Amino acid sequence: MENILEVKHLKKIYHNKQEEFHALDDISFNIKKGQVVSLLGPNGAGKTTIVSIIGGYLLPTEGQVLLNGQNIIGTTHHPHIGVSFGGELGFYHRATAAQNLAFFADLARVPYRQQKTEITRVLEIVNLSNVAKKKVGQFSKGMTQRLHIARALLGNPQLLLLDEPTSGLDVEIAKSIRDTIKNLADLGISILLTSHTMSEVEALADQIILIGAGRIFSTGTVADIVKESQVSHIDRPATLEESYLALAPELRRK
Ligand SMILES: Nc1ncnc2c1ncn2[C@@H]1O[C@H](COP(=O)(O)OP(=O)(O)OP(=O)(O)O)[C@@H](O)[C@H]1O
Repeated sequence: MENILEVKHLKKIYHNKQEEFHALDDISFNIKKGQVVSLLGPNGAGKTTIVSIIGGYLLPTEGQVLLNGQNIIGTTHHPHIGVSFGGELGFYHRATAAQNLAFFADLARVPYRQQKTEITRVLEIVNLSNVAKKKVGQFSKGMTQRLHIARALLGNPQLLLLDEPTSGLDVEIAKSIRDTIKNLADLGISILLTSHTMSEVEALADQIILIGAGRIFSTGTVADIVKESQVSHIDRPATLEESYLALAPELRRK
């Protein structure tokens, strides 16, 4: 299967006043069509920095990001990538969900004549059709999170970047968002996901990229990571959480 995304030798140094901070060093990985790849690592490992570079919000110090074989670093708009950082911010609270999406459809360069159909399509995918005319200020956290995903889907991108999509949500709503993500992958959309919820990564990820201190520690399926951790039980395989906890000390910045 062909790679939708190729990330090659990314390096990021943040400069603050006189100080340099090496946030990423030699990060390389690929994502294929319909694949869910999860970036997993402790706070400060560099996950959001990677997502921000791929999404075009941040320039790397070195390295390339290829989308369908074309380098997209330095280009201002990537119509084939949808990004959701989630959270409470990012929408006009006094406008309705549909009005908000109309604004973002313009930014995603959805032609004006197709916007109504496109907004209906994305609201349907995330199960918000019935609240299209409700003001976003009245949305619950779960609804707002769904709207973030709807926004990222405008323009039918091939790749979605989802930064902690279920953070702060109750288990039931988190599960429904996970189901939505699974459905999107089944539709052939590739997904790069960051999450601190091990059960979520376990349920969704085809590939896990374990990151520590700005470097890739290992890449593989859940089973590969479990094997690498060498955690073993007599009666059952180790969970991803148990394996991650065993590997975590090695992932921290020294
Ligand atoms: N603008 C900046 N200037 C300096 N350092 C930064 C800047 N942004 C991020 N960093 C540092 O880069 C490192 C990686 O940050 P990043 O947000 O990518 O980590 P993360 O893996 O997403 O963490 P978390 O799980 O907490 O979201 C951190 O040590 C962070 O403090």
